[in-house]
Parts: sequence; structure tokens; C-alpha cells
Amino acid sequence: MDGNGTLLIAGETNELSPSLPSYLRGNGWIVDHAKSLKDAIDILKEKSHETGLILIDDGQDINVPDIEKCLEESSLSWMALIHPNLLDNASILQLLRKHCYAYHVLPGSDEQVECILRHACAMRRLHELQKKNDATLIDDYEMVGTTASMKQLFDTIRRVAAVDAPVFISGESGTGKELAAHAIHERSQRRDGPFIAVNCGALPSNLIQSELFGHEKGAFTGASQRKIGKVEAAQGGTLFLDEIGDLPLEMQVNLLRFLEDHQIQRIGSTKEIVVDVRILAATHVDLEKAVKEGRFREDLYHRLNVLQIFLPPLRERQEDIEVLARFFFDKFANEKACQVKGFSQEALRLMQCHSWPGNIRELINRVRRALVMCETRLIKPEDLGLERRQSSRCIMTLEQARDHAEYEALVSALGRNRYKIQNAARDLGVSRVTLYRLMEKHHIHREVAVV
Ligand SMILES: Nc1ncnc2c1ncn2[C@@H]1O[C@H](COP(=O)(O)OP(=O)(O)OP(=O)(O)O)[C@@H](O)[C@H]1O
Repeated sequence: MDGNGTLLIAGETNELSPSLPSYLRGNGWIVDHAKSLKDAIDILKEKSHETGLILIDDGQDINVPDIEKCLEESSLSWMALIHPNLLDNASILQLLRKHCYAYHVLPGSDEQVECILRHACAMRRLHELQKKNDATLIDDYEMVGTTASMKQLFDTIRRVAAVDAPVFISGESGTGKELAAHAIHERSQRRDGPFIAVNCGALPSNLIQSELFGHEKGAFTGASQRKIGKVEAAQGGTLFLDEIGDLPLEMQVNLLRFLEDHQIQRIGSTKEIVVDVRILAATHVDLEKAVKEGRFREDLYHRLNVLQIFLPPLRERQEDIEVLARFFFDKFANEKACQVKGFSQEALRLMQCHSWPGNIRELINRVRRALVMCETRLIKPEDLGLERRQSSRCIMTLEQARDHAEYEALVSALGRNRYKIQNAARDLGVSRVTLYRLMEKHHIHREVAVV
């Protein structure tokens, strides 16, 4: 590790290793020392450290929730120094597993402790470096993307944000249409005005008129109050009309009229109100087809379709899958300290092969689920709910294809022979020793195998 690491020591060192802080300082560490957990939490709130050393002695009343609070306060790399008696304490062991990079049982020499701290600090720096590399790929509205199509999209967003014309955003469900609309608004001159989103598909047809344009008190049965519609609420800002393809034909006429004269009338009123909004519309259906089939007005289509943005499906953005997965992993893992450190190679490979019908929304859900399900340091395919079965759309090198075929042949022979090693080995034309070696290579568990 190059340079000095920053370290917070939490706990009283006097009886344990009185020389430790000065030893570490002497070796170039920048050390803060909090004698109590409460002081440690206060310091962590103010200052960031790369590494933490928490001392858990047996003599005191062990307060597990307080220790956990301290370990969760910051995402630094923790090492624990614990009294040997605590190795029987299930809650302490769970804390170590969940929050610490490493632990050492007392007594530990200053050299040993420093060696572990150096590793912890190096891992922390590696993690930060990777985050920084990924972060450079994140646009400033938290839209992640590395592929050429995403870079082009970010560029288009910047361009369309600079003008005030309507934008038509298309793309499959979950590809980020609403996020793109937000990004346009945030970069436009209207950023200080409201951003109002309306899901045209979710509105019952009898309420759409009032929802969009508002109504006066007593305009119809049940209209006990004046209601400002979404269009008026977006005054000075941006109105995002999601699922515009689901807007009933009669409402399409009203919307077209508004787009032409920028005036609305609340139901039950004859007063024209001028509303200055920018319209962004989105759909996941083929609107041109809807126009051809007479379900969508052609004049409205052309009004909305001045500028276009297309959000590509995730399966066509292979390089983005891993970057996005890591982005959401960091986002959710940081919400709570957890023992999961990343994705296994197999999980990453299967993510590349999956067709992602739900696009980024599906990826988010799978990563969240994996963080809950995962019981090891690395997320496995099953934690993500992805099958090990290979999808035909995955791009593989010859070596990967061979590897995969080998795995499939092993699993199928073992399954056919109910995990009887001798029989499976005979079917495969290999020795038992070779079969064992191959099972180990592919992480096929021997516990279920019968010799
Ligand atoms: N490039 C991206 N980087 C980071 N997060 C993204 C990106 N694109 C989409 N997301 C996230 O994915 C989720 C789905 O995005 P969004 O709601 O914008 O999709 P949509 O296309 O509008 O979906 P629908 O058609 O179902 O309304 C959101 O949580 C959004 O923040």
C-alpha cells in the first residue's frame, strides 16, 4: 500500500495494546482515537476514514446494538480486535461476518494488527478506485451508461434540453424513459419550474379530462372542490405524458387543441387559462402503427414528435449490464452495511446472457433481491434468480463455450445417474478422479453425490 492510510480506532486500547496507536502513527498512519463507541460515531459523522479498528473486550457489558451502530455509520473497511471469550458469542460473530473485513483475537502483536490494517486499507482503496472509474461513466443525472448508444443518448438529452420543443421518448418498459424526461427537465431552462408526470394509461377514461385540465367546484356530481389539473400544475415547467399511446381518442383532440393554443379550460368554467409548459411524451408501444390503425391521431403524433429520443433495450447494451449492476449494487449495499462484496464471475456471465424483458427495472429488482438472498461474499446466479442454463443469445468465446458444454454434460450425467459418481464417470468416459476434479472446477457440490 502506498502512502498513509487513515484510521479510526474505536475503543479503549490501554489494557489491550497500549502501544498500538503510537506504533501505527510511527508507521505513517493518520490515526484518530475514540475511547468510546459514542465518540467514534461522532467522529465518523464528521470525518471520513479508510479503515477502522474496533476493540471488543470481554470485560465490559457488550452492547451489540451500539457496536453495530458504530460499524454501520460509515462504509470504511473495519478490522475487529476481540477477546477470545467472544468467539462463543453468536451475535458478535454475526457482526464480524456482516461488517468486518477481518478480525484478530487478542492478544495480537502491533505488527500483526498493522499488517491486517494495511490489507483492509488496500481493499478499501481498490473499491474506491473502481467506484471512481464507474462514476466517470455516470452522467450527472445519475443515468448510467457506457455503450456508444448511451453516450449518444446523453448527448441528445443535452441538446434537446437546450430548446423548448416537444420531445417524444420511445423505448421498451423499464428502459429509463421517465428518467430521461427528468434529465431533460433538469438541464432545461425550466429546471426551477415543476416537473409533472402523468401516466395516461393509468387514468380511468371518465376522469382523464378533469385530471389533465382540472375542474371547478360543482362542475359535476362529486366535484366538491376546485381541482387544478396536471397541465396547469406544470405551469412554467415540464409536463411528462407517459404512455401517451393509451390516451383515448376524444382526449387526444383536447390535448392537440392545447398544444396549438396553449390554453386550457377547467371543466365547468368558460375562462381560458394560458399555460406555459413544455411537453415530453413517452410510449412503449409502436405509435406509428397505432396511427396507421386509427388508434392515435396523426396530427397529434406529429405535434409531439418534433424531437425524438430512443432508449435502447438493456439486452442491446451488453457493456452496460455489468456497470449498471455494480452501480445498483453499490447504491443498495451502501444503504446498509452488508457482508456481500460483489458478483461472482458466473453471476456476471449469466447477467450478460439474460434477455432482460423488464430492462433496467428488472435489473434493479434482481440486484436488490440478491442482496437479501446472498449468504456468501459474492452474489451467485441463484441469488439473482437467474438459471445457470445458458441462453443462446450469449456471446461466448470458444473456451467459454467448451466450458459451458462441459458443465452441462457433467450436470446431466450426474443427474441421470442420481449422483452416483462411478456410473456418471462411466457415462462420460472419464475416471472417477477426473470426474471429481471436474466437479470441483465447476463448483458442483459433492455433498449430494453418492459414491
Ligand atoms: N441509465 C440509467 N441509469 C441508472 N438508472 C436507470 C437508468 N435507466 C433507468 N434507470 C432506473 O430504472 C428504473 C426504470 O426507469 P424508468 O421508470 O425511467 O423507465 P420507463 O421506461 O419510464 O418505464 P415504463 O415504460 O415502465 O414507465 C428507474 O428506477 C430508473 O431510475
